[in-house]
Amino acid sequence: TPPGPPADPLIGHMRMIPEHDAHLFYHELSKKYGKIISLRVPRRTLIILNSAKAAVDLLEKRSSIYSDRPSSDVNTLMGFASSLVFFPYGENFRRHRRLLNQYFHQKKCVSYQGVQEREAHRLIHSLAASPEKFEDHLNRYSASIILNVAHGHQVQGEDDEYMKIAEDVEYAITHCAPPGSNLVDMFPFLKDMPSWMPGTFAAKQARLFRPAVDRMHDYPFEDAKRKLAAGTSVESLLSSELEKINREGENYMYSTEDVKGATAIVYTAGVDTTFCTLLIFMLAMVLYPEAQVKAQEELDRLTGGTRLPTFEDRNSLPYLENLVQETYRWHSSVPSGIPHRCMEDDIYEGMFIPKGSIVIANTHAMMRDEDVYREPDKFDPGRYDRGEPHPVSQFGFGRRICPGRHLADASVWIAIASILTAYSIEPITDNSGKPMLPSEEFESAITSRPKPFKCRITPRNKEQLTSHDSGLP
Ligand code: HEM
Repeated sequence: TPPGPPADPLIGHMRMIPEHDAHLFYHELSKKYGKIISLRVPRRTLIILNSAKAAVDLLEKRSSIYSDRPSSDVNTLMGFASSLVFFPYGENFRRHRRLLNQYFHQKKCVSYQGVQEREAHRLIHSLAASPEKFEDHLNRYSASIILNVAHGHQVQGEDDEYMKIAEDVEYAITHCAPPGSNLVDMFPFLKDMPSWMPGTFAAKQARLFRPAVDRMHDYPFEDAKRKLAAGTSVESLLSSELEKINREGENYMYSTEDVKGATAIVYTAGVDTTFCTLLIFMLAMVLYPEAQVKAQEELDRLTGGTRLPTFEDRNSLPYLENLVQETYRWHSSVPSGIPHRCMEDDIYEGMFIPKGSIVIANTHAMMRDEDVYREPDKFDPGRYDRGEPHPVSQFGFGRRICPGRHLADASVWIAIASILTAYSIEPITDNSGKPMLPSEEFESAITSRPKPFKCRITPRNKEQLTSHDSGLP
């Protein structure tokens, strides 16, 4: 098996693996033991891939045996039993991938650009009204796009029911134990033990969060049914699937459970990831003003500073493209990916990978690989003009690659292009006018975001972009 640090007897490396920021720990190990390392925990071997080449060689080129997921009783307890993200490789996986691909393949996503441009305008207006609440606005932007295309719901005001449900689920996800590598997943008998038993924490949390996750599955479905009956529904994944169920009944290949699971996972997997990516962008802009100014100059040359950009402008903005790619690379919003599972014994570069191994594509290490990127910790969009490659791992690999990547990338691009056209993002200053730079620190569970920070968001003398009333609610 691949090399790794010395292990404890019986429990292997269990005590070493941190519950948070595991990507940093794996990255450090890779500097000592090599790009491919292995760790042992009871009942499982973990193989960590710290180079893009190894991930492509295994998860893509040998995807027929590397596309399974580790089982997690905790996810089932939490209510994610019909969720593509956690399905083992098999019939359900294939059916749900097909369902999502229908709605999120590259060409289909062009039809969502109108929604994305409209939401980007709305974002620019909200930032003008209350720049200090930029986190809320970016969260709402990310949620609104998904809720529009998947649920047919337009977010209304501060206390929108969908947003409340989502907030609860987001809390659950950022506070639950890591799937597949917590004590309950390693010792499944613990899930049936009383909650005062040591080691049962993950199961206790999962039960606590279950009602929020259930509500996220049920509420949108019932709401869509009501709207369909009242003739007020807007075209979306949910309304189209509901119509097919109504029309074809039992004969239809997807059940109510399937459709509930698919819409809920699109929300769970799609909102927080997009939101975190945009927060990472904001932090990069505060810390790297040079890159920001260069992108703004390019945008101004194209738009004359009199309009917000549209998707038609994308190919004419090479520096901005590099800045978006650098946002993905500099700090990944899913820094250690989602674990795959190897289904057969395998050998790679002379190393044995046993059947059943959990295979982690450590995106963070790939993005900061010193063999590929010079000064990898620096945010520098110019690196791509010097021949360094755009990152490849932000959306995962092979048959498990993120099915929402085209939608996500477009949401990220139009938000960044619009914000840089309308605003300058700068550090706040102290009493003497000295800039107070935020720290380059992140908090990570499955997703990763900068620790809360403040910044100044000022309009770039283009009143018409930020203040005109476009009639948006
Ligand atoms: C910037 C935003 C996003 C990032 C960085 C991201 C990243 C990822 C990553 C790294 C994976 C794991 C891939 C693997 O296992 O190799 C994944 C899976 C997934 N993503 Fe995304 N994602 C984003 C947005 C979205 C959106 C918008 C949707 C829905 C429309 C979505 C739906 C999913 C689903 C359903 C899976 C599970 C796929 C499977 O298990 O087969 N994601 N994503």
